[in-house]
Amino acid sequence: MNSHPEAREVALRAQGLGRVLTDDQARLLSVYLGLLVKWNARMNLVGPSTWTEILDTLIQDSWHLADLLHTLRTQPAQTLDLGAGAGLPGIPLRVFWQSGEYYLVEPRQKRAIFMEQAVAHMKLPLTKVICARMEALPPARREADLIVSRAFMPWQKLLAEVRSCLAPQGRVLVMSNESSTDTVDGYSLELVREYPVAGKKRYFRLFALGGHDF
Ligand SMILES: C[S@@+](CC[C@H](N)C(=O)[O-])C[C@H]1O[C@@H](n2cnc3c(N)ncnc32)[C@H](O)[C@@H]1O
Repeated sequence: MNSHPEAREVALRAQGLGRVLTDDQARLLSVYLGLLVKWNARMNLVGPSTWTEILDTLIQDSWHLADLLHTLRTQPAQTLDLGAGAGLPGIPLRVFWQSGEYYLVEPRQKRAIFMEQAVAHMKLPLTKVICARMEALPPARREADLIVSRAFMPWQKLLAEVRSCLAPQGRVLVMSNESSTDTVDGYSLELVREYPVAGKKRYFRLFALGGHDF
């Protein structure tokens, strides 16, 4: 298996997973997958080591998430992706959904450098890397309309800790393997969306600060 996939190989594999990619999407994902496999051989970025495994288990979330975000009536002007690591879900998400400004927040310098390289190679619009802990974000980055986060911290803790990073009508998108309609004080649950990955069910839950129509 070639560690640097061709765009047409990525398109074929995605088609097998039920997703038809445009030429541009296939090309951009092939760039990301090639870089990720190369860097992952030298430093710990993601568990799977081949591009096919990464596509099958990690990238699919991002296109499902893009589909959900496209349906929101109000598109976020500013999104924070907290604990972005190697750029998940954000970097592949930006291939499919490019609304507003998107900030990938990651304190580990090598991971942040990897993301900067990937964003630059892929020329992703309005997508920036911030090498910092979320607690150290400057005031200008603490007015997010949307916070996205994957495998960073338990969702209840995340909701409690990100309040100071949200705009008054801000929302938090939680990704998990469990369905639940529970919420935490100060948030309302706007929607739960189930989607399949590798034969298993996964869930998006969208919480809004306070409670408002969307
Ligand atoms: C388990 S990884 C998940 C990475 C990526 N979201 C994914 O799904 O592959 C969690 C990431 O959160 C980062 N992190 C840890 N503490 C953080 C903090 N206070 N603020 C922002 N990111 C943090 C870690 O460096 C790590 O890269």
